[in-house]
Amino acid sequence: MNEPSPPVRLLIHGAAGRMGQALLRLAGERDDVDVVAAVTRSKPAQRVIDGVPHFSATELEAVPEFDVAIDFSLPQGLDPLLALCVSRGRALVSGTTGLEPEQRAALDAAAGNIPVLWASNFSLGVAILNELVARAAAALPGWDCDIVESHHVHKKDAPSGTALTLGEHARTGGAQPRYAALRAGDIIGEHTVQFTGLGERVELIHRATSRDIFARGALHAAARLRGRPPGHYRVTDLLS
Ligand SMILES: NC(=O)C1=CN([C@@H]2O[C@H](COP(=O)(O)OP(=O)(O)OC[C@H]3O[C@@H](n4cnc5c(N)ncnc54)[C@H](OP(=O)(O)O)[C@@H]3O)[C@@H](O)[C@H]2O)C=CC1
Ligand SMILES: O=C(O)C1=N[C@H](C(=O)O)C[C@H](O)C1
Repeated sequence: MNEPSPPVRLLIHGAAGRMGQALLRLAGERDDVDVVAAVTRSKPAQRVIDGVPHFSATELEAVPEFDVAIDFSLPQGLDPLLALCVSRGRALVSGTTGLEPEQRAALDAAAGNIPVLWASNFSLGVAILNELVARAAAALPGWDCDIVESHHVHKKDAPSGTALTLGEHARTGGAQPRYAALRAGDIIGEHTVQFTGLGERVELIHRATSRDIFARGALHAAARLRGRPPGHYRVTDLLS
């Protein structure tokens, strides 16, 4: 009989944030992952919180061995983490949005050496929505395409990463998408892709009602990325 695999050792980056907290809570409920380092921007109040070792971003080089880093921070946080993953030869899962083109290029370059999964949205529903949008765009030539997204007031980037990815899929079908963003209250994340013709309209909508869908998707991906060859991975590559 095969020995069960040891848990995948995770580094959670952006651990004090909304997504970081969801990741820590949900990782604690799984036995296929083990959080060996939680990294926060500022000095953590305690070295160990709920059994998880905490480090500040300035102590990044000192974190223990890990298999996969999961990053939900802000664009300025990604560069040092990517450098750490490359220097240690470890995989990176990142959901941080609002990245500069140079940062996307750095992720592409790193994928030559380590497994990299960057996704603007880790929910299954949005993975499917991307495909539906490409199909609708191709089937509705000449129709207007508008992508409207709503998020909580704390969100820094606009349009959202998901809206931009939906736009890329619309363009593969020949559409020329326009974007509109709303920031209000505590909305987790809503995306509407509206195709408008003469006398009719098609709307494709995704509504997230819990951040747990993103955190579960990222943990699922991280648990399956250990030991894979270097390269760029998509959420759909790791679905099982
Ligand atoms: N791909 C997806 O499915 C999803 C992506 N996101 C994206 O994830 C990111 C985080 O979202 P959210 O959790 O809501 O944001 P938060 O602002 O709640 O959390 C971000 C965390 O990152 C920390 N941080 C900021 N800068 C650095 C740095 N230089 N080094 C280390 N840590 C840093 C912040 O620290 P401090 O607390 O000190 O400010 C904060 O705790 C955003 O880009 C968001 O768009 C969000 C949800 C889903
Ligand atoms: O910041 C958020 O909250 C979210 N960000 C991602 C994005 O920019 O698309 C994903 C999700 O919509 C929540």
